[in-house]
Amino acid sequence: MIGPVLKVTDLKKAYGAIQAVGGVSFEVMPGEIFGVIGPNGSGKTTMFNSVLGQITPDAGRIELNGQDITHKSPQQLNQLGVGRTFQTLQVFGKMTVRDNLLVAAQEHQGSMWSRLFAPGDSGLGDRADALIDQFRIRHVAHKKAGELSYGQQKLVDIAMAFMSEPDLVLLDEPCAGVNPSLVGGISSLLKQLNQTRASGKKASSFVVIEHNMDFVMDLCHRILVMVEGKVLAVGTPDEIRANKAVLDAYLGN
Ligand SMILES: Nc1ncnc2c1ncn2[C@@H]1O[C@H](COP(=O)(O)OP(=O)(O)OP(=O)(O)O)[C@@H](O)[C@H]1O
Repeated sequence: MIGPVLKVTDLKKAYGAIQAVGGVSFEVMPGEIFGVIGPNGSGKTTMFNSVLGQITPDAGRIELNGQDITHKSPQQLNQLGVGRTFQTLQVFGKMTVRDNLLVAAQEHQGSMWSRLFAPGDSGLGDRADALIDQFRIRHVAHKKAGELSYGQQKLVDIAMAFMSEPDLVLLDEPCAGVNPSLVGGISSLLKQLNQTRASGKKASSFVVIEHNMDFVMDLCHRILVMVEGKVLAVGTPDEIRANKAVLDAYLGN
């Protein structure tokens, strides 16, 4: 039987008297798009940052493909095949779009020095070009990222997370601040990337935090609902829509 890509068991993190995450457990299966929703302050980001090695949880265990990654650094996780996007844009405004993609792969590939002295761009150029085409940003590939619209920069930002061909990608509010007319495009892109990565044939799994409910319901295979640091429900979009506790605590607000 195939095990989960990501397994989080009884994760806890407090900030003083605030129990931001109070014993959260869930599993993400290979190829799954797993949504995380919940009201502001329900602990989504704290859970996310714990999984990504950005904060140290007080208790609990995090496994990637069966391997304990609870105390790994973000760099180690990147090398193990975990990618991420942030709520706020992480593009380098003065570099071209293509160079942003090349830089994004560096963490995964080793030190800056080894890359500087590696022949050519070590195959990363092909990967960058494939993503540029897939994300339909060819016409701006040689522009400085800072000159693009916010929506285009968001696309570059998401593409950067895929440069290292990750098995698992955590996306923190991919639609935040994006013009509603672009939201459908981001959803289609993520579905495409989930099915077949640009140069590989392996499906990748995503965990997506997002407040845009239509986007989450359309994109995700399963959704976890967090309220006050705990799991209120996990289920398919239809199950979540029909869950009375979720409606009362969240969707009904
Ligand atoms: N660095 C911190 N120091 C103190 N309290 C924090 C810190 N980070 C988060 N918290 C608190 O922990 C709780 C959970 O916050 P968290 O940001 O994880 O929620 P969230 O669900 O991601 O919220 P949002 O949807 O607004 O991003 C909140 O009460 C928040 O105020």
